[in-house]
Amino acid sequence: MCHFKVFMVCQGSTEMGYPRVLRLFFPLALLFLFLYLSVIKLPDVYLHECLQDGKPCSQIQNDAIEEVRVKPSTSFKLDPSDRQLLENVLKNCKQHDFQIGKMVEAFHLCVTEKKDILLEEYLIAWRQLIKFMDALGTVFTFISSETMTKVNILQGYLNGEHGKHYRTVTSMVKYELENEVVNFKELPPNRVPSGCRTLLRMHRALKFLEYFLYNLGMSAGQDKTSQMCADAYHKTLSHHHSWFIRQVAEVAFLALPPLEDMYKVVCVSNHKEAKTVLLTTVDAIVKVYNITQKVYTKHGMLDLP
Ligand SMILES: CCCCCCCC/C=C\CCCCCCCC(=O)N[C@@H](COP(=O)(O)O)[C@H](O)/C=C/CCCCCCCCCCCCC
Repeated sequence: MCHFKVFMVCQGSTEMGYPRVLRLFFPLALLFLFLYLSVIKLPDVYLHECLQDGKPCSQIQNDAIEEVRVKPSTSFKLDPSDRQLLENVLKNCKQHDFQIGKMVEAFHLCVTEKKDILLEEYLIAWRQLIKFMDALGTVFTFISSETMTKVNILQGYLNGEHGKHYRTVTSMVKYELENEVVNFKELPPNRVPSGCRTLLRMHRALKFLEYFLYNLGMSAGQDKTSQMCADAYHKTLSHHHSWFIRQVAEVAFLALPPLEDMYKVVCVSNHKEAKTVLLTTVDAIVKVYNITQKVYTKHGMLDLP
């Protein structure tokens, strides 16, 4: 008698007339399928996954709010030689997972003519940063998944039933304040953190990034990346982190690759190219940072718990 026929190979049995090789094949195929599914990267599930009439809500909302689409700003101008350099870097970088050009572009496109920030494009830029951290290895997994969590919370709001209020930073702040979603006293237990609180964490990290990229861009080549990163962190994000997180960060810094390897990830081959690319990136980040900072200052939201 052979039990669990699907999973076990019943030696000598010829029930249902299958040749032995086929009876071996199915359980093995199932096993391999299971292993395959457990190792492939499954798509990220957003906290506010939402479907309506079989369509993702974001699609429905995008149809509905087409008429109030906010135009991205086109004010950014680059020196022609620097633009050429940036374009070359972009071209050479196409095979890389992390593409600094895509990140810079997204940071530019997220700034609207009315000096507001488009969340969708802002998140595209952050996803590139996550790719960069993922490329650095497992030491940075903790930091990249923390970042991914924040990105997913905001994407969840964007895809959710009130998604149209989350198009820009200003509209999100207005909506969340009017509807008392923002908690000024404590982080509400068992609730998805507000969009404003979540964006604030990323906004603070952007200041760190600005310092770090500036240090990298201005480095003459002898400085250690771990030192430049630690310096940026101590001046910025560390003030908002607990003792434990600060220790974790210090360990991660030690695992940072040397400057030449960073250059490779950014697709530049020398200091001059690195300086142009990195300072262009800093410029884009500063613009986004300043706009967000202004909105948060206006509403007294720079210390949300
Ligand atoms: C040439 C290109 C270079 C690109 C460099 C990419 C660098 C990556 C950019 C930013 C990464 C920092 C993102 C950190 C997320 C911060 C969110 C945060 O602050 N979360 C904390 C507070 O959240 P709540 O608890 O209040 O919800 C949370 O406690 C922190 C968790 C751990 C984060 C540790 C951060 C360490 C910062 C240093 C990052 C160094 C990464 C360097 C990678 C080059």
